[in-house]
Amino acid sequence: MTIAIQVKNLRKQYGEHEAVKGISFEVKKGELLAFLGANGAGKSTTIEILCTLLKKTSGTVNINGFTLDAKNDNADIRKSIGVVFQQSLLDERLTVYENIMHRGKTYGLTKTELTANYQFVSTYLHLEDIEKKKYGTLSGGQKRRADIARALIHKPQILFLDEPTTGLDPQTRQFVWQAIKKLQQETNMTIFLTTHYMEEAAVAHHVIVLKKGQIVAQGTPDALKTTYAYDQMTLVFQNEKDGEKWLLENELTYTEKQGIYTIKVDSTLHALTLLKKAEPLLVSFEVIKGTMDDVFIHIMEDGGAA
Ligand SMILES: Nc1ncnc2c1ncn2[C@@H]1O[C@H](COP(=O)(O)OP(=O)(O)OP(=O)(O)O)[C@@H](O)[C@H]1O
Repeated sequence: MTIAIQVKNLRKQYGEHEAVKGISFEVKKGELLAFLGANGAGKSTTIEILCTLLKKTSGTVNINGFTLDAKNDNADIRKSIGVVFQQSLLDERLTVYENIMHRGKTYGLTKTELTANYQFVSTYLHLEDIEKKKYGTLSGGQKRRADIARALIHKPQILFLDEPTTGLDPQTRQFVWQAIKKLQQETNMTIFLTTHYMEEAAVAHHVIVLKKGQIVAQGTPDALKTTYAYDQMTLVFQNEKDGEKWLLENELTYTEKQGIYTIKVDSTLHALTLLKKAEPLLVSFEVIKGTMDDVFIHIMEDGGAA
């Protein structure tokens, strides 16, 4: 498996403050990586270093086979990546089409290549309804589509997205996120994503959790859920006294709120085994799968294991 991004012992010091404290990780080619962390964890700092926009203090970074070098402009890396930051870089006075084509020209693409690439990005970002509009007149969601299109016009091998859906209404967020997922699935592009939305992290191939500049957990969403989240089952009994007796007999620790008893279960199969036994006593039940939200909260509270 080819490695798209390799980071070894990366550090970044802002004066006295060490924002990134010697992190190491790899991203495989074609992978969607979710890079998570609370505000101030060091996500943007890391992403800016990887995108050649900020100088690292120490450590090594390799992007698409090119080693990040503080002594040159890292043009090879720049050509092979696309970047969407929280703040837009498009010109408010130009149309979306003009902005994107202008960007394409800076990569030295021919007219034929530009036209083909524009069509390619438009397939995913649906630019038809906004391409003739001035960027400054667009809504937040429309701007985001244009921002991503601009980052894709040279067909980069890696796309960096720093909170691409933050601040968008739920429907627009869904639209932008679907476009990103489709792009990743159909083109096998490597995507490095920072997000505060755990449902986005849940579909990543790999998740890295950063806390105070250090990696405190990483793995597939399933592996992280197995370690840091658990499934729960809620039970409502016909008779609460009988229910509590049954819980005690089966040595199940529970919490109770307004007649709803909650227990931890190892898996949905475990829940089924218990349900078969409890069935005559029950009015209703619900099995609740552990989520990436649980993972994130657990790691942030307890620190996780590096
Ligand atoms: N230019 C700077 N000068 C000094 N300190 C900085 C600078 N940029 C970031 N920091 C500090 O470095 C730490 C990491 O910041 P960073 O922006 O990388 O975090 P983040 O995980 O991206 O947060 P958010 O989710 O809020 O975007 C924070 O403590 C921040 O205050």
